Amino acid sequence: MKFEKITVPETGNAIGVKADGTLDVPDHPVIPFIEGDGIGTDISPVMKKVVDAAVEKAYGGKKKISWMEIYAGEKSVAHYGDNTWLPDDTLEAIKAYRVAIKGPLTTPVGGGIRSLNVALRQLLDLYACVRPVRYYKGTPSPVRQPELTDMVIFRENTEDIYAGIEYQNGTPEVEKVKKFLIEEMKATNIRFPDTASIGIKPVSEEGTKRLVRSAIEYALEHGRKSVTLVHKGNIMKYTEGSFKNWGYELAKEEYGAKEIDGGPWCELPSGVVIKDVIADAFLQQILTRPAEYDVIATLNLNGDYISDALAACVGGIGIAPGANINYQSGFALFEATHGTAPKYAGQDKVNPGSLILSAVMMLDHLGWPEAARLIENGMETAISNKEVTYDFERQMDGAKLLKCSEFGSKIIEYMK
Ligand SMILES: NC(=O)C1=CN([C@@H]2O[C@H](COP(=O)(O)OP(=O)(O)OC[C@H]3O[C@@H](n4cnc5c(N)ncnc54)[C@H](OP(=O)(O)O)[C@@H]3O)[C@@H](O)[C@H]2O)C=CC1
Ligand SMILES: O=C(O)CCC(=O)C(=O)O
Ligand SMILES: [Mg+2]
Repeated sequence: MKFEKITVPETGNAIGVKADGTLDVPDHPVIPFIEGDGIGTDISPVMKKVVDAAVEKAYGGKKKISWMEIYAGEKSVAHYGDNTWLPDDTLEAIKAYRVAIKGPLTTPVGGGIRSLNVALRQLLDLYACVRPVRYYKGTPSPVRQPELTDMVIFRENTEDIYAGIEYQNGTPEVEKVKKFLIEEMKATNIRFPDTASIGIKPVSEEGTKRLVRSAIEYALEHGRKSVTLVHKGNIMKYTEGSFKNWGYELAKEEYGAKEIDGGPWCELPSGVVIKDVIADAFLQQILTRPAEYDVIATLNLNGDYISDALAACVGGIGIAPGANINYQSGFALFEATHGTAPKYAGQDKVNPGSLILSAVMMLDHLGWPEAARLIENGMETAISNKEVTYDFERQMDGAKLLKCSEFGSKIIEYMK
């Protein structure tokens, strides 16, 4: 494969797909990585070092990742010039090598470029954003029983108000949209039509069903008890309300779910319960009754809010991992839940745990669970020993403050 400005490693092979649709992972896969803006420069090298150490320890040199740097964000502009924030090279490399990992990328507020993170998800059609949220022993938490939180969020990743279809107030485009809404559609409830900006919220049956299907498949494969559809369908009836209805429809039509207690909750033949809850109630119940929730299927913006809120319950976004996946093409882009935290950039200070645990998800995805467990165990031991980065240290009595790179080294030291 030829790229304009990517250096392909001399050793290593691309991950393929077998006839049955599962990944065909060579012993020396090439894994493209985007370093990321802001704290990306701190956490990405630590993540690679920890992963390399775990793979070496687990497989004694038989397996090894060949890392290949690809570019997006500020480093891409520096590398490619011409204001190139997301080069074709990057998209082609992820398609060619199938599984990649990225650090966070900056998105300016109120103007400037649209989110590169969202663009990557949309352009590669990575429709499921999978964010597991579980408690690691010893982690400081603001809730009394953080160990009760064990959820996996499936966030729809390509649609919703998050897709970025919006028109700014004062432009001819927004005037055209408002004219259509008011004159043709007879909308009477745009409160301040002269100055309003307008955003559009597409939510489709296909988009909903493929996301809910992946959540149900995950629940079945991992012996989970329930899948909860989280929505605000009482207010946004045809977008979020339809998400709920299509979710139940899919469970019944494709998985033989039967209604329980008069519906709409239903149960699959395997016993997995499909239920729903309105998003605001859910956000208070994750604090008051987290044990009632297991796999979560939700829309894009709800999923964004929910992932940071749930992460806080188990210790903060410093250790909240994630993956963006298309289960048909096999393309997967692993990434931390947090952003670029610019005030800490370049200080070797922040917690690399979120990106490292995203790499753990990646190792599991590759079918290398031995290396994944080594990292998890190493991290749990470091946290239990109270050898942690600033975000945990400030919440723990008697903890030892470590730099980002030192925390990575502790994980390696404690791998077993
Ligand atoms: N997927 C992506 O690439 C994402 C990108 N972004 C982008 O990142 C930029 C900054 O966003 P912002 O809203 O500040 O959110 P961030 O997630 O970057 O940071 C918010 C706060 O979270 C804490 N935090 C974040 N990462 C870590 C870490 N690794 N270790 C410890 N604490 C951490 C810090 O808290 P404290 O100050 O309390 O120490 C930090 O100030 C924006 O441009 C945004 O669009 C945001 C989210 C995801
Ligand atoms: O793209 C961004 O800048 C923010 C994305 C985000 O917050 C997320 O995916 O959780
Ligand atoms: Mg977010």
